[in-house]
Amino acid sequence: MAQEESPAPKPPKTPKPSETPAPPAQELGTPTVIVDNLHIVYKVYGAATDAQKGNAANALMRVLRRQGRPQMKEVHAVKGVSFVARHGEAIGIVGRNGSGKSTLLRAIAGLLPPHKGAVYTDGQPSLLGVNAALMKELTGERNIVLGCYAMGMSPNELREKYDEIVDFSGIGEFVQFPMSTYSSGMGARLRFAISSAKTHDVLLIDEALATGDREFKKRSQKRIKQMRESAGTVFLVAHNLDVIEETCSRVIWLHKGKIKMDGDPTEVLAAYNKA
Ligand SMILES: Nc1ncnc2c1ncn2[C@@H]1O[C@H](COP(=O)(O)OP(=O)(O)OP(=O)(O)O)[C@@H](O)[C@H]1O
Repeated sequence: MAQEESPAPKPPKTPKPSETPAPPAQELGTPTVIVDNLHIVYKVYGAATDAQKGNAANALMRVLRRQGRPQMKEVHAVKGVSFVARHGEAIGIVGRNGSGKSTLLRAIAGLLPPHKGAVYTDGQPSLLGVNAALMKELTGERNIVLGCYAMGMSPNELREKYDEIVDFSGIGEFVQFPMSTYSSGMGARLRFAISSAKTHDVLLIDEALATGDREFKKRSQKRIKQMRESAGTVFLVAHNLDVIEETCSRVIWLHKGKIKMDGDPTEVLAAYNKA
């Protein structure tokens, strides 16, 4: 009896690239910052050769010859950087001195106009840097008031947050003294305490944690984590790679104004340390 031939099993259907299911939307937060082929160029006036340098005789000669200022030099600090940052990410930015880290943060904050390309942000990013503009002649107390109002808090919110800011900064009775009497670490701690008292959609931190002591670093890392959990995005520039590794969920490595690597902190920092 002829056996009925059973049909050959069909190979499993491999989805075409276009049919590959997209990752579930909830895995990725919504984009907060889109940096698209960003170029930042500084124009430095008076970047003259030694022979042209600004002594009185050269200046006088230029006036007599009706010449303008010495030549302008361009510094191309950020060269075609592109990435997308999302809600819930804490992104560390690492790179050697002069690689463009601070320039990139300032551009995301809207403080530097792109030479080419664009930065799109959801809401107003807040830049917290060690040089953030508080007034040195005023007391810590006055600066807290100033900083909170500048971030758009109401008098009620300020009253609610005031003690917490003083406690968090750990400056104690120095809050009554002008900021000009603070050490750089105390100033940085107060700035961090003020800036992080408000929930930001996008918070940009430039080195602020590098100057704090161990205990303050721990508290600030905890606060950054809370900010991420409240669905914000945090960018952190710090030379201390331990702080970056412990705090960030993603690391961007900048080299000479370009992205050399972007991804998991352990992998990027391992490659960066080897370079
Ligand atoms: N205001 C400025 N005017 C002209 N050039 C600038 C200015 N600020 C930065 N630069 C130049 O742009 C480049 C990038 O500087 P940037 O400060 O962004 O680097 P960085 O990675 O933050 O450095 P660091 O780690 O030393 O803080 C450098 O070549 C620097 O000299």
